[in-house]
Amino acid sequence: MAVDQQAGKETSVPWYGRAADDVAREFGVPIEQGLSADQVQRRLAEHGPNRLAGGKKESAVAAFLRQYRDFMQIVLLVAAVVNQLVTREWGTTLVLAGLTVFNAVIGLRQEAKAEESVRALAQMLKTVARVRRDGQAVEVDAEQLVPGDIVLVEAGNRVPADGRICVAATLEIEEAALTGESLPVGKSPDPVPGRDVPLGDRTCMAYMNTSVTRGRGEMIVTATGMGTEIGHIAHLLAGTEADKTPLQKQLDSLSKIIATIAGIALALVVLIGLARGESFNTLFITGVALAVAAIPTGLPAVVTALLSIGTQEIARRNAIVKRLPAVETLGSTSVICSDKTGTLTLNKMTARELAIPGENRFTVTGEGYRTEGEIKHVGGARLDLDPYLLPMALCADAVLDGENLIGDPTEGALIVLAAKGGLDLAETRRAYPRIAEVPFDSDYKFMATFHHMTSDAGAPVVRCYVKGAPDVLIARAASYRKPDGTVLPVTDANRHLATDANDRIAAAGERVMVVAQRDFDPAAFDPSGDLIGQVRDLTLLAMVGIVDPPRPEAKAAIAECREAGIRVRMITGDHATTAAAIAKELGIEGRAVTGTQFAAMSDEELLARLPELGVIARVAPEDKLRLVRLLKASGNVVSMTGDGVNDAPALKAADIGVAMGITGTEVSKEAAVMILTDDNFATIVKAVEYGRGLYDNLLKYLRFQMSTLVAYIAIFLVAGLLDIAAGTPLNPLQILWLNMVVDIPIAIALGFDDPTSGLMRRPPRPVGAPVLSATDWVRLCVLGAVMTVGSLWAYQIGFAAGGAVVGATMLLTTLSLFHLVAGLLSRDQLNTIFDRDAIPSVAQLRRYGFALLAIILVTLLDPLARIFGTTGLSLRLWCIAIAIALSLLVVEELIKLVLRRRHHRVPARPEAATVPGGTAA
Ligand SMILES: Nc1ncnc2c1ncn2[C@@H]1O[C@H](COP(=O)(O)OP(=O)(O)OP(=O)(O)O)[C@@H](O)[C@H]1O
Repeated sequence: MAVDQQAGKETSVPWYGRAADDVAREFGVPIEQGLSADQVQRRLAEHGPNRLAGGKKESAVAAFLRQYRDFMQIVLLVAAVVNQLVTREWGTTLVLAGLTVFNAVIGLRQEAKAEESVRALAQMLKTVARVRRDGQAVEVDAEQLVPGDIVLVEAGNRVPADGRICVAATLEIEEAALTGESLPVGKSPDPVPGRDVPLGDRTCMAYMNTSVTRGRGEMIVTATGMGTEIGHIAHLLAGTEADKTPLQKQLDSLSKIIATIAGIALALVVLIGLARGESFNTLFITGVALAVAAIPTGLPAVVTALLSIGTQEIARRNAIVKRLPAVETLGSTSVICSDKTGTLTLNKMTARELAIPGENRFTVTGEGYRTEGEIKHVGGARLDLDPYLLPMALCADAVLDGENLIGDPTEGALIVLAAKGGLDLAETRRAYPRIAEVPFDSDYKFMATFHHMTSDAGAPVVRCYVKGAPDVLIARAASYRKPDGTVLPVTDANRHLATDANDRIAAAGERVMVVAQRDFDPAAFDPSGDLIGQVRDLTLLAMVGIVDPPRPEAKAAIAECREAGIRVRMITGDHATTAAAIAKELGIEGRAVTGTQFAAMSDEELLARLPELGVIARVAPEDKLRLVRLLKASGNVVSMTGDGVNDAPALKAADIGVAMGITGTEVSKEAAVMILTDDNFATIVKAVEYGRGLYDNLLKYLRFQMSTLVAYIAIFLVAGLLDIAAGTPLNPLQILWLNMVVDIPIAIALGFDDPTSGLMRRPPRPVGAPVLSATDWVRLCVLGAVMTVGSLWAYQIGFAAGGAVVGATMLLTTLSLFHLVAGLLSRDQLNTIFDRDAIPSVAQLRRYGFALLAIILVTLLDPLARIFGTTGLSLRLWCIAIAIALSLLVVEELIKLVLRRRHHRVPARPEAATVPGGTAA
């Protein structure tokens, strides 16, 4: 207890100046055991969770008042006040003021929803940390770490708290977040002498939120939460402004243009009115109502709302999108570059074949990570396999817990193979502990461990066991070991035996792993020397063929991409032959090249050959980055997957960097904008599909809003000029009723419309294309014109039948019906509304039904009619209003007919084109 309360009190010598054991003692923790559950509980209560405090929370009143900072809200409020002062007529004043409250409540609700989705996503992105507690390595939520915890880190992890390093194997950490230095710093447990040593030079410390880029290590947590170095500067990092999406930016400028046009038109309406001798007050309120209806201030906010709801929907499809703009970009993805292992395949590795130099082939039975199964010699020979299986058991970090694998699946396949051959994994590891190691890195593609052993001749040796990619290890080999124990040199004449065996196994789509060894004189061995450099002059032991079946849903997803004009490429660290075989099985088109061949080509050459490349194997991280840059330069929207530390630059460079939620490193997740919670390729395609649907719905909404807005302005201008309805065809409350009560359900129906069928049979939307094309504008003007002429004509008919009130009611009813028809028509730009797929779902019909009800009620219900200045219409007038509104449908169908003809002549985009010749290695 006394120790616990002392924990974390740094005495005069800083942690980095003291020996690791000393620091451990200070924290009352045995390094080999870790803290006990009791200690953790107590310390958690004392120090609180390991979390950086967020910004201050805004009060509800402040949040509500903030909604009044909007320009339109201020206009409405001023209008309400002016109206009350001038006319003393409460009805309009209350409606105007009520409208601002309504807007504020909607705004608050949207903010709450967006915050909720951010919180939900943050919850899904929780960092887990590996700690040693009560003698066991366990994974815990990083927020549960306490001072004194022993944390295990490896390449790809984010350091979850501040700590004093007590074990380091080629450990390197990138500390740019704290020190600004982007080059990783080598770490070791040795104390750093001196005081006030700058952060960047404290090589025995690791700091929260920095990234492990290489190696493996253990640290004693010295500070958590706001007590960490990053905690001290956390307040400096808070409050970064979220960036606007490309669409939002376009809409911002579109809104400004429209506001200007609407402003000029409004001024004209007022001027014409004044010239006609209208009272200023009537004109003022009409102007305000028209401004509310015609100036699309809400557009960018609607986009934000739709996008943030979109992120939740996509999360339900197993992809977490971290930034809103990405949801929008997703839909225009034209190339997906995907890893193979785990994304296109299941990453359930099972060894199927064992090959030993000297033509001894074995097949392996059994499934998954179950250790039942047999290693059978194809010729029936019985051999002592232990020398070949020992490296598989020892040169691996993975452990089996029953049938569950904890660790890397490739290692899983090898340890299961060793177990099938009769080795007791735990016992073997206890008998030959590791004295040094080279952790696996996809840069050099092997892993090595060093153990005290006895040579075949009986002498004590330090033995290095290596496992890794065949091409790499064959190149580093000097000899091979035959089953009888003889070791023969690898020569230029016999090297092909090894490469032939590799090619044969790889051609079946199997991953090939090689195990090898090298002995050192124990007296001359230096465990802290250049260990990677020691992995040479190896003796080849065995080659293992491992199957990793393709994901069943990947094939269909790839076929879907082909239809959608999205090119899929496999970018893998695996061997070219293995990759090409899997690519063929999955239907990925194009030739396979290796990273080396790729790197040897000039940019021009690559650009010319890109369309025929389908698989890039044995890639280095810099190849990925170059590929992303080239593809982007040729006008593509690139989605690139990655899981390792070194993938971060390519993930950042891609339009949509995609990280793996299960197997991906923290560093890759940080660099990516999308994280797949199921690591599955098909999920990317689902997200793209959702992105397309979302963008399409935004366009539907936008088209609807624009056409109604053109009509509002035109109706007032024309009425003023031609002296129809005394220049004010709709009173302010009618405008607001139409705009808020009738239009909102239609707009919601469009924003949340079911995806248009055939979205994934269209080519991707070109980047940077304006939201509304020239054709769109022409069409909007035509539709606006039809609505204007139709509505004013309806007024005339109504006026002739029963005077001004009937005329105004006819105009309001016809224009409202026009909006309803325009809404339904905005759902598809090309296909006719009579298409069977074009019928809205029941939920959608309910929204249109609500709008229709509003249209009917405002004339039928007496109290409403009194407030809004309407009256009941005869059946004949209703029929006329409906007939006029339907004229919009006729015009739109004609436009679609013309567009359909033109559309069929548009060719597909070049990168989308399929390559003749299919897959070839
Ligand atoms: N744990 C490991 N130890 C040693 N060598 C490994 C290990 N895992 C993979 N390898 C070798 O390194 C090569 C590259 O692995 P890397 O993880 O970079 O890519 P990959 O697993 O093949 O998959 P991806 O398609 O995701 O790039 C593999 O083909 C394999 O030969």
